[in-house]
Formats: sequence, C-alpha cells, structure tokens
Amino acid sequence: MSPQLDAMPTSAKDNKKQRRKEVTAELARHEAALKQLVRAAEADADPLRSFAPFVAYSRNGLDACIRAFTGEGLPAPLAAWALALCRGNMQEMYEAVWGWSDKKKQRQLEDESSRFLVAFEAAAAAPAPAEAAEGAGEAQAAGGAEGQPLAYLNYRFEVEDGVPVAYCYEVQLEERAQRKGLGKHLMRLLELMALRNGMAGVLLTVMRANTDAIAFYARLGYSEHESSPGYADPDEEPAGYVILCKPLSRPARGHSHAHGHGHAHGHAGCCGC
Ligand SMILES: CC(=O)SCCNC(=O)CCNC(=O)[C@H](O)C(C)(C)COP(=O)(O)OP(=O)(O)OC[C@H]1O[C@@H](n2cnc3c(N)ncnc32)[C@H](O)[C@@H]1OP(=O)(O)O
Repeated sequence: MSPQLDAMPTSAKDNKKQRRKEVTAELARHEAALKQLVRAAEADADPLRSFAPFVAYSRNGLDACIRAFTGEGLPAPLAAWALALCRGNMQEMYEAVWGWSDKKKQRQLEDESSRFLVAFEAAAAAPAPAEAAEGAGEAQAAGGAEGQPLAYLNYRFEVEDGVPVAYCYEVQLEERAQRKGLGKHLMRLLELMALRNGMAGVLLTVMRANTDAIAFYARLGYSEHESSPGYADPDEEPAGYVILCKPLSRPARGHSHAHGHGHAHGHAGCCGC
C-alpha cells in the first residue's frame, strides 16, 4: 500500500479505491466503445452506398467510377496492379527511408483490416491493353464491366492514441490520371466515410521527399500531427517522413461527439485526431 493511502482514515481510503475502480471501469468501457466503433466501420460491406453521387468522377478528361473492396476481397489481378503501381510510384523514395519490400507492401495491402477505393476508367474510354500499365489489363478483367483501374486509395479504420481515425495508407494514381482532381476526390470520399463512421479525423504518413504529395495534402487542408517526429521537439533528429492529419467536424448539433470525442479545432498544437 502507498504511504499516502496508509496515512488516510479508512473511509477516505475506501473512497479513493472506489474512485480508482470507477475510473478504470470507465476507461475500459471507453476503450471497448472505440474498438466497437472501428469494428462496425470495418464490417460495412457497402461503404459507398450513402455516397452514390460521388462514385462517378467525370472531369478534366477523366471518366471514372469508384468501387470499394476489402484487402482480402481484392481480386488477385487488381492486387497485383495495386502493388505494381505503388512500386512504380514509390520504390525510389521508400528505398531512401524505409527500404522497399514487395512482400511487406503486399501484406499491408492485403491485411484483413485493409480497405480500398479503386477508380476504374469507364470501359469505352479505356486504351487497348498493349498501352496499359503492368497488370492493368488483367485487373480490368477482374473489375467486371469497368475499364482499366486508374487509381486507388488504401485505408483502414484504427484507434490512434485513443482516437478513432481513418488512416490513409496509400493514394496511388496512374501517371495519366494525375493532376486531374481524382486524388482529391478519393480523399474527400474517405473523409465522408470517416465522418459517417464516427471517426474524429484522417491521418496519414508521407515522406518528406515526396514534396508533390505534401503540397497536395496541404491543399486539402492537412497539417502536421502532434505525433509527427520532431513536432513537439524541434531539436529531435528529423525523420524522413511526417504524419499529417485533418480533423473532421460535424454540423453543430448542440451536443458532444459520440463516445465522448470532442474535436480540437483551434486547439493549439493539436488537430484532434
Ligand atoms: C499517404 C500517401 O499515400 S503518400 C503517397 C502519395 N502518392 C504518390 O506520391 C504517388 C504519385 N502521385 C499521385 O498518385 C497523385 O499525384 C497524388 C495522390 C499525390 C495527388 O493526386 P492528384 O489527383 O494528382 O491531385 P489532384 O489533381 O486531386 O490535386 C488536388 C489539389 O492539390 C493540388 N496539387 C496536387 N499536386 C500538387 C503539387 N505537386 N504541387 C502543388 N499543388 C498540387 C492541385 O493543384 C489541386 O488543387 P486545387 O484543388 O486547388 O485544384
């Protein structure tokens, strides 16, 4: 027993013990509620059903439609295409920071908690298979009526430091689909899905060398998260990556966020996710 407790009258000790028990039980309930929130979000078999107007993207010369997959349910040719696209876009930058491993990336993409949005070109607009990128022809066949895949967003629902978030693992676009608004559209869809599932925000990791992606995320309102290396201590050795976040707000309804998660807009140094 601690010396402080020892010196207390019995009723005060009992009160303190009781209070500890209550706090522990409350924390356990809170943790269970967060896990439940994530499980419910993961279990949604049709995450795009509320966002029908956003599953088609026709702008800037692109004519695409978006479908949702789980990592485990992604057809093999699409999984191969996703891995090849990521390798093509990222391998060089990865090698300078974490190293590149096909196996590790594949495991990440196909993990049971991994989720995908995949944008397919409308079938009529798809180029002949000979012009397609590695794996895209077979991936097209796996996609059914759609044309070739153009882009994907790989995400998970997670609890990060006690806060439920949608974690964006990868956004990868074929070169011919870049800078046409599709990346932004996919991120907006993720934000909508995150909000609908009670997540407090979107989190992601991006390499410092990826200045294009950093500019893209800044344009979309993402800023450095307090868990990002060097955020709290400018003397810390700079890492090769930063963690960015965007808190998500609901229309004010006069009561706090479900499961007690307030949003920290305007909260100095913290973005609430
Ligand atoms: C967590 C991660 O996934 S990090 C890895 C990100 N992925 C990559 O680096 C792979 C290669 N790049 C890509 O796949 C894409 O180009 C992405 C994902 C970086 C961006 O998607 P895109 O569709 O090309 O960008 P999009 O056209 O939607 O641009 C949205 C906004 O960001 C701006 N933007 C995009 N790229 C840049 C840039 N390099 N510099 C400045 N602004 C930019 C656009 O001008 C646009 O602004 P607007 O809304 O005012 O018009």
